Amino acid sequence: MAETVLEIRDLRKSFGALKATDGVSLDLVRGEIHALIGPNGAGKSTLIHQIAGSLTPDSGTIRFLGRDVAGLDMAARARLGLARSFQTSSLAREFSALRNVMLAVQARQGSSLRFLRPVMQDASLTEPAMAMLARVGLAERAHVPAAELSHGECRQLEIAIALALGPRAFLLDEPMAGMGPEGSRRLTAFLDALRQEAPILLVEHDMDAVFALADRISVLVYGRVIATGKVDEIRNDPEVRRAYLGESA
Ligand SMILES: Nc1ncnc2c1ncn2[C@@H]1O[C@H](COP(=O)(O)OP(=O)(O)OP(=O)(O)O)[C@@H](O)[C@H]1O
Repeated sequence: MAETVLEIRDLRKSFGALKATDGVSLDLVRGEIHALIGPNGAGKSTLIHQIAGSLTPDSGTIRFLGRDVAGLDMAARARLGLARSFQTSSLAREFSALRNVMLAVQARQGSSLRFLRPVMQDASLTEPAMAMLARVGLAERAHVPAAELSHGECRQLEIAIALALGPRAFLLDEPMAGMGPEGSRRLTAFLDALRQEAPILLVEHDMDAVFALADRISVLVYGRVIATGKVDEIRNDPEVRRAYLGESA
């Protein structure tokens, strides 16, 4: 039995009369990509926000690495290794790509007497940061300010930052959005390998990417998981086809 990294049980969140999360239970196990799909407004982002800690559930539990994270804010969950990626706003736009990753390396290493040395010459920061940039294919862009990177390069940089934080699980909300065909192909190959480092809960509208990558898929409709299964099970599930894939039963 695979080790459960993230365990969500009977999670509920309403906005007024709207039940955005209506009793969601799901697991993320070691080594997997678990895709979360569903129509617009189904509650996918709301769920990711609650797991990451930027939104408080009304009820239910979220356990990460065996620990109930209810009392932990977003930063504390990130320190535990819950990496939420693809928030472009998290980049320091005036800093180089390298400096952005170095900040993450530094955050992971914790405070030290490092302030005695010029940061950009500190090999204990630059070397791991360069290694992360190389992994995501940005080594040649290391000294370019984040503000001058393309949309796709910003996404790569966000992954490098997430990697530098030593993630134990990734929450990825629509990583393929705006990537273009070549960028999507590259990112798909990258995520395919990334699952070995830490499992991925993947919210994605690009069904080619989902079907190519997912070990399991959960389908969310009106805040409820209507099905969880392997790719073929989900593709052939009549309720899923009716509710989401837009087919008459
Ligand atoms: N802060 C909020 N206040 C009120 N309603 C909200 C809030 N956040 C989300 N909602 C509503 O909750 C529902 C779920 O929204 P959510 O963004 O989670 O859906 P989604 O599945 O991520 O959609 P999409 O695929 O379009 O990104 C929607 O009806 C949305 O309008």
